[in-house]
Amino acid sequence: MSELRFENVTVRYGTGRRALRAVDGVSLTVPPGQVVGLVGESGSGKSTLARAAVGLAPLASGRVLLGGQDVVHRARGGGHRPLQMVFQDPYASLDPRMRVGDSVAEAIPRTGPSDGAGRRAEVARLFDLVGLDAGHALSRPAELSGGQRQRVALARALAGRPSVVVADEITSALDVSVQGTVLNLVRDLQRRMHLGMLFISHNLAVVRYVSDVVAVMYLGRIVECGPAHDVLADPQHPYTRELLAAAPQRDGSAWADTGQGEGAVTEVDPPDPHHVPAGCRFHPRCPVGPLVRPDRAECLTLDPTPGSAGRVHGAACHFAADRLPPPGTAR
Ligand SMILES: Nc1ncnc2c1ncn2[C@@H]1O[C@H](COP(=O)(O)OP(=O)(O)OP(=O)(O)O)[C@@H](O)[C@H]1O
Repeated sequence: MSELRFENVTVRYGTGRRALRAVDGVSLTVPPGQVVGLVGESGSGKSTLARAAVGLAPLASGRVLLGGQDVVHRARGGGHRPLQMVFQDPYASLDPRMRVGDSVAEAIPRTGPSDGAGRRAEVARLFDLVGLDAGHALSRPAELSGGQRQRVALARALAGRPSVVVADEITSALDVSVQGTVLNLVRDLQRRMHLGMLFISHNLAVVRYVSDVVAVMYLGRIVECGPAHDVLADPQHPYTRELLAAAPQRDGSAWADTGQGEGAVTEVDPPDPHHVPAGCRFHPRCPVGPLVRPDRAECLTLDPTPGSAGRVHGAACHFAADRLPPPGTAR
């Protein structure tokens, strides 16, 4: 059982005037066997943080630790791979020319079964685990549905016998009708195998369904973090409140990501990571900040420190403790 920990992680892209910090000093912990849901609108840096975890985005500073060991310096031998990533588009992560059974077999570590029969049995076990008919092993990715391909991608990830899985928008590219089934499968596997998971989604209903801890990201920062129930039922950061107000309410299609239901805050004036505002980076959009409360001048100059990186509920807002009134009522 390993804990995944981001310590003050910064990722920069570009140079000179085009330089931006996609992730800006993020600390976040994924406790063993728990799901940390990461939400935030497009461009907030969620994918970059995920990629940083598996070494696909270069760290400008900070560290990513798995079980206390720096992931960058972990031996990349043929042993089991304790940190695995599953992407939004399973097509992109599967070789189109390979039979999917071979793709999964390829991901079995060298410390696993080495003879043909043993490896075939392991592939069959993994297919069974993700609810795929063994007959599909001979198919190419193009012959499968999107949901089946995502199951193959999951089987590949599980072949490494991970203790932590980073899942980046793994249901959002799927047909609405299969999103719920794949999500249920992932949650079921996570519980049965006691996997730690960093689960990224812009869909709050999905995050609500799977997460033990919720972290909210805005312009490269975690602005609120804590136990899922606390963050979602009693949000402290005005941005979280706006996200929640904009999210579709729970109904029969609670998981369905139809691309609708993104509300005002996510449409108006999207933040530009090339020009991060001084002070609190949310202040130009804050419904309870200096725009409407001129007395709250510290928001213009003081960068609020993140309140929490894990299980304690906290928010990076100078007035979080003030029990801010809901958006729209503060005037
Ligand atoms: N390879 C790259 N080079 C330059 N800028 C990048 C690169 N990847 C991401 N960015 C920028 O970094 C910021 C964060 O992007 P990122 O994809 O991490 O956000 P996100 O929250 O995952 O959004 P989405 O949900 O749209 O993927 C964005 O402004 C994006 O344009």
